[in-house]
Amino acid sequence: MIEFDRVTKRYADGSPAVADVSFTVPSHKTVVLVGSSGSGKTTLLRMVNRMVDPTSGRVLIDDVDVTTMDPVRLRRSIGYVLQSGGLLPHRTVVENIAIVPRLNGATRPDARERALTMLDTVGLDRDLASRFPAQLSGGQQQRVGVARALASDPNILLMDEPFGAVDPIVRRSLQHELRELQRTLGKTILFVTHDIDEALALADEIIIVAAHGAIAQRGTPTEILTRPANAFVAEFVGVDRPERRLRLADAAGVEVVTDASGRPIGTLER
Ligand SMILES: Nc1ncnc2c1ncn2[C@@H]1O[C@H](COP(=O)(O)OP(=O)(O)OP(=O)(O)O)[C@@H](O)[C@H]1O
Repeated sequence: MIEFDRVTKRYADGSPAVADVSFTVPSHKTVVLVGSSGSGKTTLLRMVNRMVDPTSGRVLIDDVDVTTMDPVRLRRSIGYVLQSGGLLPHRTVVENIAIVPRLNGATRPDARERALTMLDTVGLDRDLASRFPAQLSGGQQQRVGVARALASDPNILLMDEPFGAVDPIVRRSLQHELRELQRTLGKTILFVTHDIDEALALADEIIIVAAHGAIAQRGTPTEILTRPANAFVAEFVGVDRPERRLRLADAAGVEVVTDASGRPIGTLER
């Protein structure tokens, strides 16, 4: 379990990026922080692997305060996926993935074998192993980023807008694959996005973050969608958007689901 205990972060310029924030991420669950730009999501995420230390308050992993842990070892023990992929441009795909196992002491052949296995895990062809990142599509680069984060078999995965830079169709398939992967891996995932639909698609629990990390609501996707706690959440979730207000229509004996403007979305299975 990851626990944020009354954390505040003030950067040098003064006003707090996050102020007195507390929440937990249960083990083996996916918790998605969703909120508008500048609300402090990335700051919160980076407190877990000590890329940012809180000005006050504590972050605990399984009851141990992370500030008592060596930051380098901590970072190697936690998977981290960024929007930009963060791949080293002059290293091949397999080298990029093998980096953390190597740093953790695996031999070169073992690290390479592990990296190839991770390519399988994230659904990439092993033929891509000797390519450089620039020779991959955006979606493939993000898969390599996920493979690298998983390569040392961390318990915790931090994901900061990992699918933000790919087109909507690839994005949906990456979300689907992450869900499938999580079903078998059961990692503790803290995921940051500003896209509420991504949060609804991925989360066991969603935390809606307002200014300075203030938690506007925490709940399952169904709870957030059906019982928004206040006007801020309702607006953020877009409960009044046409695609949220589905209706049933009859089309020659088939039940068709439409949005509020009558546009067909799919058919109803009973
Ligand atoms: N290194 C830094 N130095 C000074 N201020 C910072 C630093 N990093 C973040 N901030 C400020 O802290 C606030 C929260 O930023 P943060 O990146 O955590 O938000 P976010 O919710 O992740 O935003 P986004 O969705 O745009 O990434 C912002 O006002 C930002 O300008």
